[in-house]
Amino acid sequence: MSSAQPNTSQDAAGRQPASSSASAAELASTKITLLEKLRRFQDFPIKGINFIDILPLFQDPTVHEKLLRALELQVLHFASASKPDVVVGLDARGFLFGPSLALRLGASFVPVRKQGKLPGPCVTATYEKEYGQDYFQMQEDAIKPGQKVLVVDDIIATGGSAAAAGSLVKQLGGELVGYLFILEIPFLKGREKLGGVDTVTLLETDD
Ligand SMILES: O=P(O)(O)OC[C@H]1O[C@H](OP(=O)(O)OP(=O)(O)O)[C@H](O)[C@@H]1O
Ligand SMILES: Nc1ncnc2[nH]cnc12
Repeated sequence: MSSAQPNTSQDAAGRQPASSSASAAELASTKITLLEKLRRFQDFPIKGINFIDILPLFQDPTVHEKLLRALELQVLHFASASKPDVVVGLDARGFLFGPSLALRLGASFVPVRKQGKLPGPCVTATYEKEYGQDYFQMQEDAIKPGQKVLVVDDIIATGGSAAAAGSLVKQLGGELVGYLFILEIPFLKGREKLGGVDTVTLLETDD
């Protein structure tokens, strides 16, 4: 994909894609709607974690549509100013919206999965997250050298998961153009692990 301008024509499904004329007021109102839908569960999955549940964002189709539209608009803010060739979504909650967003952007979707789930030759990266250590994998032929890649996930907490996904993209020769998250937990300073790569988050927690 090489277009540096927002697409103003309809997509294959006949939807009006995001345009720069979409008002800041609409986006601000969407953010309030989305924030109100988030739920908190104290001490899940382990004691001391204030778990933020994003699943209600997908229960109501109107809210789900607002979320996708807002994320599509956020992509226009990346400094690379071009749509990605590939959207990489992280296991498991990045799979809830990554494929839909990729379709809207005319990009392919590639999953990063936890170790042992993907068939064939894979690249692997280990990482620490808010509640433990894990391994991520990506299929070796999933990204072609030089493709522009956007990594997406629901939440950036410590940034460990996202940084590991970025390292997989780079191992395969992809050009990591940015990270996009629905929600950031700022006090955990996850951005600091992302090596200065362009990072956009739709929502922030204040807790
Ligand atoms: O910034 P970090 O500290 O790395 O944390 C963020 C990650 O943690 C959660 O996933 P989790 O590993 O719980 O897996 P799940 O999506 O399968 O529940 C979340 O969906 C992010 O992927
Ligand atoms: N506090 C949190 N809530 C939900 N998902 C998370 N992933 C990492 N930290 C999280």
